[in-house]
Amino acid sequence: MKRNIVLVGMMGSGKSHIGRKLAQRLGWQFVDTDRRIERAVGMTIAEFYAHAGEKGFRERELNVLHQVSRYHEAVISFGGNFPMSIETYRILHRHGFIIALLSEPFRVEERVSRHIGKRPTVDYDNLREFVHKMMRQWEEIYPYCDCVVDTTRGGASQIVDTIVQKIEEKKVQFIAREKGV
Ligand SMILES: Nc1ncnc2c1ncn2[C@@H]1O[C@H](COP(=O)(O)OP(=O)(O)OP(=O)(O)O)[C@@H](O)[C@H]1O
Ligand SMILES: O=C(O)C1=C[C@@H](O)[C@@H](O)[C@H](O)C1
Ligand SMILES: [Mg+2]
Repeated sequence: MKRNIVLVGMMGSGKSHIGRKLAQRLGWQFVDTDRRIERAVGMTIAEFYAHAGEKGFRERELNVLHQVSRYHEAVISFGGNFPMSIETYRILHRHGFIIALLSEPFRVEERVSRHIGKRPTVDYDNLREFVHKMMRQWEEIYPYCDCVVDTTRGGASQIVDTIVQKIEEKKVQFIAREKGV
């Protein structure tokens, strides 16, 4: 039995966009770890990264991971640079059904280019190469995820349909949140 759905994957794969719609469809709570961090520190992700550096940012992300991993009936979208390791994977997988989103490189480039400056570690001068490197890193993670969904094409509603179908096919059962909790 699981408690929540966790969306991971490379930047621009649509975790925030799809996660919100999936939560609406299921009538669940939506949590975006980037927004959590922004609220807690009173800065944008880019400002906080510049202020705290990579180490400070990762620490904050791990704090959020511990806070949210036990939530019930929540769709939790992680940041695009979230460090998936055996340890973080185990924490998420204990209560979460882990869905990795992936898109073809041209689509990631297109989406990431929409808001230049929003993602602090993107190399906008060498975007193509940057995206390919990010893809190679994520390729090692996909086999560990409960399912992988391609978000290159189709609107959010269609992608949400695919996710719901995969959850049904795999007969994943979720523990309902107790009333008032
Ligand atoms: N299926 C889709 N159809 C159309 N636009 C989309 C789709 N998925 C995402 N987008 C758009 O692409 C951009 C990036 O999507 P989003 O912010 O959800 O990615 P992300 O995976 O959360 O990225 P990050 O890792 O940086 O948080 C947004 O402008 C979003 O509205
Ligand atoms: O450039 C980065 O390191 C980041 C960019 C965004 O995708 C965020 O989602 C992520 O948390 C950090
Ligand atoms: Mg996001």
